[in-house]
Amino acid sequence: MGDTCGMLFYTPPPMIIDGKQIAAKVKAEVAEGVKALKAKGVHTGLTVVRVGEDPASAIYVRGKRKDCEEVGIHSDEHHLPATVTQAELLALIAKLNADPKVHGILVQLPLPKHVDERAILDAISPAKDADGFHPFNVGALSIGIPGVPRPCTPAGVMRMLEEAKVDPKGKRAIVIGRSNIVGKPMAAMLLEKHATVTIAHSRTQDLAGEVARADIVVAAIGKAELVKGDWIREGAVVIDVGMNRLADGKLVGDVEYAAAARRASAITPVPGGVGPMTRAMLLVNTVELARRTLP
Ligand SMILES: NC(=O)C1=CN([C@@H]2O[C@H](COP(=O)(O)OP(=O)(O)OC[C@H]3O[C@@H](n4cnc5c(N)ncnc54)[C@H](OP(=O)(O)O)[C@@H]3O)[C@@H](O)[C@H]2O)C=CC1
Ligand SMILES: Nc1nc(=O)c2c([nH]1)NC[C@@H]1CN(c3ccc(C(=O)N[C@@H](CCC(=O)O)C(=O)O)cc3)C=[N+]21
Ligand SMILES: [Mg+2]
Repeated sequence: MGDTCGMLFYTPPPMIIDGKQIAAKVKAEVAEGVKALKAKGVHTGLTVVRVGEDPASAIYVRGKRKDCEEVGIHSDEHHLPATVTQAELLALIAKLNADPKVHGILVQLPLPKHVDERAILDAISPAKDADGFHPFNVGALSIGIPGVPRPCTPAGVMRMLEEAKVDPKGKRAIVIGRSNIVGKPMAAMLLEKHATVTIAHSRTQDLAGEVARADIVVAAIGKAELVKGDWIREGAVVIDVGMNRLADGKLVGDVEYAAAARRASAITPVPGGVGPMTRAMLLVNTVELARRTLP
């Protein structure tokens, strides 16, 4: 609470941006698209490649299978042992690239250390790149070629901002994290919507000061509650991409949620925030890739 003696500095509670609810809306749109394609003889298909036994990946893959069923996308999973060679993986991708029933391919990350992740992602046909990680699609985003595929997590965040009626235009946005799958494409998408974008990372000096200037804060770090509530500017919009499993099994974000919620005008929860949107945007990409195969 900003003030305990009187209502002078009372801050209203923030809007909770409900990722599950927005994801349900997105999925309903996808289901329509899948149906329309089916009427034209195209049965939208997504293939997931998973290597080894990463427990987080197993949960994500299970969720994706359920999502696909819900919207009528045919989903396939190739689960390979952690000992698979790079050549075997490349051969599988070549087979999927050539299979007309496969519209989207997703190779679950991280891959085992003996596999060159970049070589695998580069081998996925840009026309079947459900994650939007191929250099061709990364370049398309960077130079402003519209359309999909775009990386699912930042695309999901943009949809959440839109649904929450937050226009980034002219606003100061900070993206904390510069990974190829979240931070960098997130910054590119905010820039495309005319935000003034700062990208922070592990070498940033005075992260607290940088965050305090921002109207929109996107945290994609992977460190539980690293972003303190009292760094947040009064009225800022807070998007928490982080997913950190605590020792007691609890899932928390990169932002100190309760304290940040006292200052923010809108905030995303973890779980139930960005995670469900990532999964929904994967479906959007897949159906759009299928649509592109129409003559
Ligand atoms: N909700 C969802 O759908 C998804 C959630 N995630 C979650 O998002 C988080 C980030 O994922 P990802 O981008 O893959 O992670 P990476 O580990 O690839 O990147 C983390 C980034 O955070 C930066 N960083 C690390 N420590 C600090 C610090 N102390 N101060 C400032 N910056 C710091 C790193 O900087 P540097 O580059 O200098 O090392 C790096 O750029 C994770 O919690 C992950 O689980 C990821 C994907 C989807
Ligand atoms: N090629 C590739 N693409 C990815 O997009 C990708 C990946 N590899 N590797 C792993 C990360 C992680 N990730 C998640 C997305 C959503 C949830 C999700 O739906 N989370 C739920 C809760 C899950 C729970 O409760 O455990 C939520 O936040 O509400 C989880 C994890 C995608 N990733
Ligand atoms: Mg979430």
